[in-house]
Amino acid sequence: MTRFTKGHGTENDFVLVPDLEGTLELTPAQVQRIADRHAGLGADGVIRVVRALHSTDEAVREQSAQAEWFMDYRNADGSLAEMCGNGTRVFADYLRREGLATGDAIPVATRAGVKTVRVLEDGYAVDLGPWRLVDEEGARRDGFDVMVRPRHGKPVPALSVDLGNPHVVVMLPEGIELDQLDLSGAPEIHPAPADGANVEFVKAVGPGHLAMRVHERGVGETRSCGTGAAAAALATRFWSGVEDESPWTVDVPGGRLTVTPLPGHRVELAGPSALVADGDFPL
Ligand SMILES: N[C@@H](CCC[C@H](N)C(=O)O)C(=O)O
Repeated sequence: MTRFTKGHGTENDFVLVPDLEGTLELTPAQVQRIADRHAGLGADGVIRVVRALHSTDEAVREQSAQAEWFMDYRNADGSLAEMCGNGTRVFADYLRREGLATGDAIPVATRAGVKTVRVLEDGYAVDLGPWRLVDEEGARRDGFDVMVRPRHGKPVPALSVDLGNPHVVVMLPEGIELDQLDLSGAPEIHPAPADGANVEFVKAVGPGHLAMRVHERGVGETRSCGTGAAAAALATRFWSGVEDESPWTVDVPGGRLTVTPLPGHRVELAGPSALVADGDFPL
């Protein structure tokens, strides 16, 4: 039997599997079984909690001087992901509850480098680090760099944003509402990114305030995506032409996130975390 904890951040839900000394081989098939909502525990992602020092990935081991713990993140389909914004908050929450981390700034090793999670009164804020427009020149010239076609929808222009993991952001045109989208299948992206992408569909609610639905790479539609919320806010800020450090509120089906651009082309994500259950599962 393998110990697990179930948690979520704005209803982006995860199964955390403690493997502190790095002895567990978590296969894609095992991840799929854990994440299965009918035959398993059910989750958007599976997070192995392991000392960075014990990771098999050299780039992660190199982070161990700065971060004791590695968030080994897998999508529900078993694929590896570089980063998970909501996951970092839940991961830090778990480390604190288990007494594995103390203090109010917790560095977390990820496949996209060390991310530091700050403890807030009502949740956590994580410095997601540097971000970039994938095709800055094209974006500054045309406002977008790819086309996205949702299932049963028309192609719409979109902007690719790299937050350590890949995102494509679509601002829905007048007359198309978020609840009209069919996200039961992956939207088509042209040209297709080599490693796929998470796709965020956005609607402006007011100044500095967005609503978003997301189709996650390796999962399907989820009720929230933290790096996706950051990509949505950064793309909308880019389109607005006012690239200041004002915070953005992003409403997702599972709750509300705050995204704050930081100096030095960095960005912070803040929101809640909940640990909801503990148990044992046969792997
Ligand atoms: N939900 C996460 C992102 C998880 C990884 C993503 N599906 C990918 O493959 O890049 C978040 O909160 O950022």
